[in-house]
Amino acid sequence: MRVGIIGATGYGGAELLRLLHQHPHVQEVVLYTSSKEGMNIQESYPHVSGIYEQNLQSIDLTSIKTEVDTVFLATPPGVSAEFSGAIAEAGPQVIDLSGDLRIRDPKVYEEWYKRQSAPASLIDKAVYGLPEWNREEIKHARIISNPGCYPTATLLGLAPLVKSQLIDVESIIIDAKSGTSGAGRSPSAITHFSEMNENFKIYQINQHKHIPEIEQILKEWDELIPNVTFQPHLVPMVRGIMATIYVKAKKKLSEKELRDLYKGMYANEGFVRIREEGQYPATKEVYGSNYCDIGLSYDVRTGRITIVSVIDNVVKGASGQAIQNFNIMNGFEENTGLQLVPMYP
Ligand SMILES: NC(=O)C1=CN([C@@H]2O[C@H](COP(=O)(O)OP(=O)(O)OC[C@H]3O[C@@H](n4cnc5c(N)ncnc54)[C@H](OP(=O)(O)O)[C@@H]3O)[C@@H](O)[C@H]2O)C=CC1
Ligand SMILES: CC(=O)N[C@@H](CCC(=O)OP(=O)(O)O)C(=O)O
Repeated sequence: MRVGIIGATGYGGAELLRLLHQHPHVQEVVLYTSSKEGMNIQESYPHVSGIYEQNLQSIDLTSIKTEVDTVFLATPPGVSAEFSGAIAEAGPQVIDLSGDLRIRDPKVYEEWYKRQSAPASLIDKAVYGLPEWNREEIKHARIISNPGCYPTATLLGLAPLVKSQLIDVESIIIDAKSGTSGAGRSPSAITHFSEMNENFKIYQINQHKHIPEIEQILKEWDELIPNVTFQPHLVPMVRGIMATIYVKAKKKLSEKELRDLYKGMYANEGFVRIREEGQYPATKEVYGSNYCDIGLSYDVRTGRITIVSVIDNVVKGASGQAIQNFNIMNGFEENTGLQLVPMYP
């Protein structure tokens, strides 16, 4: 297949380049830019020298529709709202890594993103691309809204307990930590080296744009779920997210019952790995891979369950999951091009 990337010079784009290079069904990758027309991709990313040789092209719908079968948008908010509908109408599939099409209610999007929403008619056409829980819809989608990085770790961690209604719905607290690549490639006063080295920060307290995304999906799974507490933190590392999630169990559970529930629900999911009793995942154990690793504990003293869910934010949290969706949409084996052993140490 021929695929296009809009936003190839960003971090999501760079990870798409890495993963698509070894995808057996991708013969051609076309790179589009909003600001660097004619520049060779190697000028932006010397690490792809000798692998990708091409120049960046301007974003032109007439050529996109004849040049590629699928377009990945690894672009900031607002771009997908502008282009996805027109691209999909012209023919190519669209996989949008941004948050533009994730929130169903335009008013909620506008409240949290502080910008105008995409039209409701476009949002209605987009399918939320969390394959483990939405595979059937993804198979028939023309436009995929790829989940946010924090929601991916959080939702995969919470799904078995929420879906089996084993927790006190009022009790959900999500404490999430991310490496700085989650903020993208553009320099920022919050994430540059001297701000983040030897530092650990909480940010956007009770205001993060992933809160409505997490709530929307949890409420689809169980309408009784109220609003949740979610706080993101920045950690001095490049890749990785750890979501540590605290919930109160409705009844006493043994460690074995808890683990069996997760192992049962994820039995056929190649990218979700459940740790054994007493083992908890670290971000390095999924580094560079499409895995989501989950550790669990039930505290008999408090009746609380702790769920530890880790992903690589640029792989399972963005470009890897986007390719997983691409595989499902096109009838390829879901792990095609994604059989990556985490890089360790
Ligand atoms: N980094 C991560 O871990 C994750 C990122 N995401 C989301 O994926 C998207 C991309 O993120 P990331 O790669 O980190 O971001 P970056 O800031 O690193 O890159 C974004 C790219 O978008 C392009 N761009 C900027 N403005 C426009 C425009 N007006 N029209 C078209 N293209 C534009 C730029 O390329 P050029 O100037 O060449 O056009 C730029 O390189 C974002 O929405 C982000 O929130 C989602 C999950 C995780
Ligand atoms: C560390 C960091 O800054 N992370 C980003 C999340 C990246 C992401 O998933 O953003 P989208 O929802 O736009 O896809 C943030 O907190 O905004």
